[in-house]
Formats: sequence, C-alpha cells, structure tokens
Amino acid sequence: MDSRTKGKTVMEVGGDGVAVITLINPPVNSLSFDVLYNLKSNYEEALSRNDVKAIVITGAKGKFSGGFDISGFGEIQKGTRKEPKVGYISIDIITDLLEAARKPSVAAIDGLALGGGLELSMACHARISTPGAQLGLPELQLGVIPGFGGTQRLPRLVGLTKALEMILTSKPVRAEEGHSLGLIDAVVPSAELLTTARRWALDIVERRKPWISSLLKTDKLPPLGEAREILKFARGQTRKQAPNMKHPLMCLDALEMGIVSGPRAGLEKEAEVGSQVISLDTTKGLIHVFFSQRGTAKVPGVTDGGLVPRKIKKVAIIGGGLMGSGIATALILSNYPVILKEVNEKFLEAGIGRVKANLQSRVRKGSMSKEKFEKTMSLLKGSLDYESFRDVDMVIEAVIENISLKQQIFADLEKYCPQHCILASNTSTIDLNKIGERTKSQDRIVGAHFFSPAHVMPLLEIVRTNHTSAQVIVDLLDVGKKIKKTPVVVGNCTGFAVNRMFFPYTQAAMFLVERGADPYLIDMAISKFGMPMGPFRLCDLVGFGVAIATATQFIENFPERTYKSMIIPLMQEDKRAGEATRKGFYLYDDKRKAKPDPELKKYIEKARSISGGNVDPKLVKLSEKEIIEMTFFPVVNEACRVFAEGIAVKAADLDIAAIMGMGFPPYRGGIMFWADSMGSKYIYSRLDEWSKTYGDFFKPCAFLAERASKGAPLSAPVEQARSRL
Ligand SMILES: CCCCCCCCCCC[C@H](O)CC(=O)SCCNC(=O)CCNC(=O)[C@H](O)C(C)(C)COP(=O)(O)OP(=O)(O)OC[C@H]1O[C@@H](n2cnc3c(N)ncnc32)[C@H](O)[C@@H]1OP(=O)(O)O
Ligand SMILES: NC(=O)c1ccc[n+]([C@@H]2O[C@H](COP(=O)([O-])OP(=O)(O)OC[C@H]3O[C@@H](n4cnc5c(N)ncnc54)[C@H](O)[C@@H]3O)[C@@H](O)[C@H]2O)c1
Repeated sequence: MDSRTKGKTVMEVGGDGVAVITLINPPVNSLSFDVLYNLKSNYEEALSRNDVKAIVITGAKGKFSGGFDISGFGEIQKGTRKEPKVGYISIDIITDLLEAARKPSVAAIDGLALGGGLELSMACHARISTPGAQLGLPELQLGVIPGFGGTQRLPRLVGLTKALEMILTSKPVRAEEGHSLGLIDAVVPSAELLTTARRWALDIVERRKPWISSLLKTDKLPPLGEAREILKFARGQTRKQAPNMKHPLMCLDALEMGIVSGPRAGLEKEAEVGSQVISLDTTKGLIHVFFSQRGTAKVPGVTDGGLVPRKIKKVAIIGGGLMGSGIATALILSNYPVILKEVNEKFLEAGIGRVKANLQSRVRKGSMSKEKFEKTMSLLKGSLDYESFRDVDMVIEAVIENISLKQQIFADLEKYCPQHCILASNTSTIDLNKIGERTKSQDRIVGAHFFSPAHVMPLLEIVRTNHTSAQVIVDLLDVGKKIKKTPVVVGNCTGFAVNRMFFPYTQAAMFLVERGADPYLIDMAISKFGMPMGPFRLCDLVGFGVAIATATQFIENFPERTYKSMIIPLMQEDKRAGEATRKGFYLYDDKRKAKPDPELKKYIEKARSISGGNVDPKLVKLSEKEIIEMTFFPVVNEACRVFAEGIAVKAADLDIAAIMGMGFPPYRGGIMFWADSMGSKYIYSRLDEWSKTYGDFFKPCAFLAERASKGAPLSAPVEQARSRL
C-alpha cells in the first residue's frame, strides 16, 4: 500500500462470474476517501467487464467496515482536505453507481458493519452476515448523521420506529436481530460467508432470489399521517434528551424529507445536512472525544516499549464497602475470579450482599439471566484473612481513607502475596508513596482509582508514582480494558486528576452563594450547560461526610487557593448531610425527588457572617453565562496546573477524565478542548479580573498566564506552544 494513501480495495473475479471486492484499511476497514474512490473504480470495472455477472463486497480480516474514516471529518474541519461535491459519495457513487447498477451486489458482512459500512451494505441488493456481527448507525454519537443513505434505507428495511431507535440511540443490533428485522437476508458461519454471498448474487442474476433496491422499498413504511406522528414524538424526545445539540434534529429532517417527498429528495437533504453538521462545534467536540478516548491507553515511555501485559488470573479486594463491592462486581462481570476480604463475618456478608444486589438489579432489568447471575457470583469468594492471597496476581485495597490502616495493610500484603503481585489502592486522596512507605515494593504499588458506583462509572484513573514500573501500568491498562473502563494514567498528587480539577467547581459555587447568588439558579444553569447535575445537587448526592473529608485534604495541600466555606459544615452540625439524610441543599421526598428548601438561607447567612464576606449585587444577578464561567474557569485553571505539573501527559487525557469522571458534556469536547474554544487570553483575563476583586481563589496560574501571553492553546504540548511565539 502506498504510504500516502489510506486503505484500498482489491477485486478478484472468479470463474463463476462473481467479482469479490474487498475493503482493506486496517484495523477496522474504515471507508477513507482512498477506499471509497478505489471502490468506485473497481465497481466501474466490474460493471464494464463481460466476465462479471454479479458483485460481492466484503471486508478484510473478519471485519466488514467500521464506517467512514472518522479522521476524514477532522481533515475537512481543519481545511486540509477539500470537501467532495455534496452528495458525490452517497448519491453519485453509492446510489447511482452501486444500487442502480445493471449487475446485482451482495454484502458479505463479517464481524461488524457500522455507520458508512452498514450504509454501503444497505445499498447492496442483499446482505449475508456471520453470527453475532454488530450492525448499526452510531453516527449521532460522533456528532454527524448517517450520510451514505442510512437515513433513507434503514427505515425502508426495518421500519421507521426501529430505524429511529437504532439511529437516535446509536446502539448496534446483532446479526440475528438484524435477520429478524429484515436488515440481513441470511446468517451463516464465517467459513461459509463468501460462498453463500457468491451463490446469492448469482441467484439474483438468475431470478431465484429477489433483486431488491432498499431505497425503493415501501412495505415497511407506515402511512404518512402515522409516520409524521412518530417523527413528531421522536423530535420531542430528542429535544428533551439532547437539548444542546442540533445534529439529531437535522438528522430527523432528512428522515422526514425522505418519507414525505420520496427517497431521492431524502438523499439530497441527507447530503446537504451531512455537510452542514461537520462544522458544528458539538461535532468537533465529539470527534475529538472519539480519538482522545482511544488515545488514553497510549502512554509515552510506557506502552511504546513493547511490553506485553501479564495475565491476571485472580484478584483480591480488601474492603467490601461501597467501592470494594463495586470493584468486585466490575471484575467478576468480566470473568475475573475475586477474593473479597473484610474485617468480620458481618461486614463480609454485607459486602457480598452488595455485589449480589448489583447483579440482581441487572437480572431485574432483564440484562442478565439467572444462570449468568449464578455463574458470575460463583467467581466471588469471601475471606477474613490473607491466606488465600498467596496466588493472587493483583490486590486492590479499598478500605476506609486512613493512612496508617492502609500502610499496615500494604506491609501485610508484601508478606502474603507473591512477588509479582500488583499492589493497588483505590484511595481518592492519600499519597501512594506514603501508603507504601513500610514496604520494599514501591515498583509494584499503583493507584487504581475507581469512581462510584464502580461497576457503572466508565473511568479508571491509574495513578503512578515515580517508582511504579511500566509493566505494572501496562498490566493495569489491560485489566481496565477487559473490565470495559476507559483508563487514564495520571501522576501521584492530592486528588489526582479528576478530583483535583473539579474541587474548585464546588468551591466556586459555595463562594458565589455566600456572596448572594441563588444556589438553585446555579444548579439550573450548570445542568443546562450539560452537566448531569449542578454542584449543590452533587454535594447532596455524594454526602457531606465525603465532601468535608475531601475539602480537608485540599485545604491542607493547597491552602492558598482553597475557599473555606462553612455552609456544608454548618448543615452537617444540624444533621442535614445530603440526600442520605433527606436534607442537604435540597429536601428529598420518598422517591428521592429534590425540591428547594427555604431554610437553606439560614445556613448561607451564618456562613457569610463567619467568612466576613458581603453580598455582592453583581453576583446576585449573574447571567447563566457568567455562572458557567465563574464555576468552570477555576476548573480550567486547576486543569492547567495538573497539565503543567505533568500529572496528565496529554491535555486530551484531562478531557476524557472530565467527561467520564465528572460528567462534563462530551459534545463540548472535554475541559481543555472547551477552554480552547474560548481562548487562553479570554479565560486568563476573566480570572485575573476576579482575582483582583475576590481574591486568590481565582488567581490564574503561571501556565495559564504564559499561554495567554503567547495566545497559545492550553491543550498544546509545551514544545508546540513555544513554536507559536
Ligand atoms: C459532502 C459532505 C462532506 C463530505 C464528507 C463525506 C461524507 C461523509 C458522510 C459520512 C457517512 C457515514 O454515515 C459516517 C460514518 O460512517 S461515521 C463512522 C461511524 N462508525 C463508527 O462510529 C464506529 C467507530 N468505531 C467503533 O465504534 C470501534 O472502533 C469499533 C469499530 C467497534 C472497534 O472497536 P474496538 O475493537 O474496541 O477498537 P477501537 O475502538 O480501539 O478502534 C481500533 C482503532 O480503529 C480506529 N477506528 C475505529 N473506527 C474508526 C473509523 N470509523 N474511522 C477511523 N478510525 C477508526 C480507532 O481510532 C482505533 O485506532 P487506534 O488503534 O489508532 O487507537
Ligand atoms: N466513596 C467514594 O465515592 C469513593 C470514590 C473513590 C475512591 N474511594 C476510596 O475508596 C476507599 C473505600 O471507600 P468506601 O467508600 O468504599 O468506604 P466504605 O466505608 O464504604 O468501605 C470500607 C470497607 O473497608 C472495610 N475494612 C476496613 N479495614 C479493613 C481491613 N483491614 N480488611 C478488610 N476490610 C477492611 C470496612 O469494614 C468497610 O466495609 C477509600 O480509600 C476511599 O477514599 C471512595
């Protein structure tokens, strides 16, 4: 393959008169422009050759195609590639050349056909798939729309309601479901895929099988009035679920056009909208997230050294509380045998009970069978001592946040566990060097910081000290992948990346409220911005005990930039400690529904009198934009410090950490990406102004000041920022 080109197709014509065109672009045979243009020329050749009666399209190495090459969107966004004529690929190539051809085509789908891959197959005249293959249109998840005819062909193949479900949720279906939906014509074992597809194609030629153009099908479409009602409902739901995004509604416009005015008009609308969405900010953010998420597992100096992850056959967890039970659940769900250690029978039973409850909730929701439940639970064994730790490959400590207890446990682990065993801690704040102080095993000590609930939250912060070996990090990255977490490797410091970046967020909110802002308006503005909830609702959810413990760590470690508000401690004194006590910043009813509490004012006033601050008329009347800036720019400031200190290797890792650890809206691209969309100069100037009025809590850090002075993006690596001078 030419090193300048990205992928290709190859065509082989058999003695049976079938031309097999294979998509080749490892690792997922994505449809780059090179692949698409090659496909076009192979197709033209096949149509012009007298020895070709029919065509089969397939993908190399067990994968049909993962869709359009996503990096192509980036090239168009950056202007490094000229956009093809609108509709050139979807109408000129896929519809007029391929679907409308005089010779029939069959898609032979192995493994997966996603996005443009599935769309290409839907333009063929039949689809044969291997069992379990993933079929879907996940484009909305990337901020784009199905742009190779998917908005028109999918509803015609599976019906409008199912097509809407597949497109709006971005969730794929398996081949077997695809078969029952009418998306797939036959499911056959991998070894029979090509022969079946060839035979099917010849059967179409010989009229033994129907020659179906998906675009011309109407039998699965509801009557117009009903279709309009279905689309209206879908629009309403979309507005509610994705209020800050335009592209899902634009996608519905294309779908509707096809149903109301016919598939050709629908294709034209899809092409027009497809081209428009590429330049939306939300699309840029989501595409950045796609690549950044895959980039977190690439750690310079660690994963580029050829190290192979060792096999982790058995894991032990110490502490079966909230976190330990969640971590155990995540591990057994991915088939790791787990030993759970607790202090006594009662706590052990409670810990195992929590794991059971986590799994039972899946059984209740129908996502786990009873058999699978029993099998998964059988991987968990309880223990009250370390005897069974003699053959474990990894231990994750998740006992209460107490330094001397953790130090004792690690000293014990060194005695009982084999030499190769990884010694991990789930501590949220304690210095890992201190935890391992009483051992000689510093090279195998690492942080495995899960987020609560650990079996649900997607992020795993892997915390390395200066002594942690690269092998241990590679091993933990592999475990993270197997338990379906996105791992982010960070350095050792108070709060690591996520808690450290987001601590100022709650602090800023407390500051604003003490100076007269309305807490409920702050929560509302932040929810509208796209966070799952505002800072006050979050404090209630986490509980004031945890909030105070975390604040104490930050006050001790970063006193110069911590705002010491008394609101939470004052409420805690009155035994209102958040949602668990049904009272915090909000009041909670039996169904855990939150409502504002007029009594909150009393605590705010008392805290204000303790801090000596006054109500500031400007802060009483903050606009939503100002609320967002005053709460998130301090987060950006701290993220800059984390980046400058090398706690995170790449700014994109902080983007993923913010999205997956804190629920920062992915369509804003993550904290650093979002900050760069506003510019370092602007953020610096706002923080600088507030720090002069309100104190050092807002003071921009040296890194931010430097980048602002150069007009350099915050996310640029140091070298790149210099070169912009
Ligand atoms: C006229 C208008 C403008 C013109 C533009 C042209 C028109 C454009 C119209 C677009 C039409 C089309 O409808 C749009 C699309 O098809 S968008 C793509 C849709 N597909 C997806 O969203 C799938 C994305 N990929 C995945 O979900 C997964 O990668 C997977 C395929 C399920 C495989 O998962 P897994 O095995 O876990 O592997 P990884 O996720 O780690 O991926 C491995 C590497 O492959 C890279 N990758 C994957 N998919 C793509 C892709 N579609 N494009 C480019 N690269 C892809 C991924 O980044 C990994 O790379 P690294 O190894 O380097 O990390
Ligand atoms: N709660 C969170 O949201 C959260 C999030 C991330 C990390 N963490 C960290 O995870 C750790 C555990 O937190 P948690 O919320 O699960 O606490 P928890 O109080 O719910 O559970 C701790 C468990 O450890 C057990 N334990 C204590 N000493 C033990 C010993 N010697 N051997 C075995 N078990 C022992 C206790 O009996 C208790 O069941 C802490 O370090 C915490 O900072 C907590």
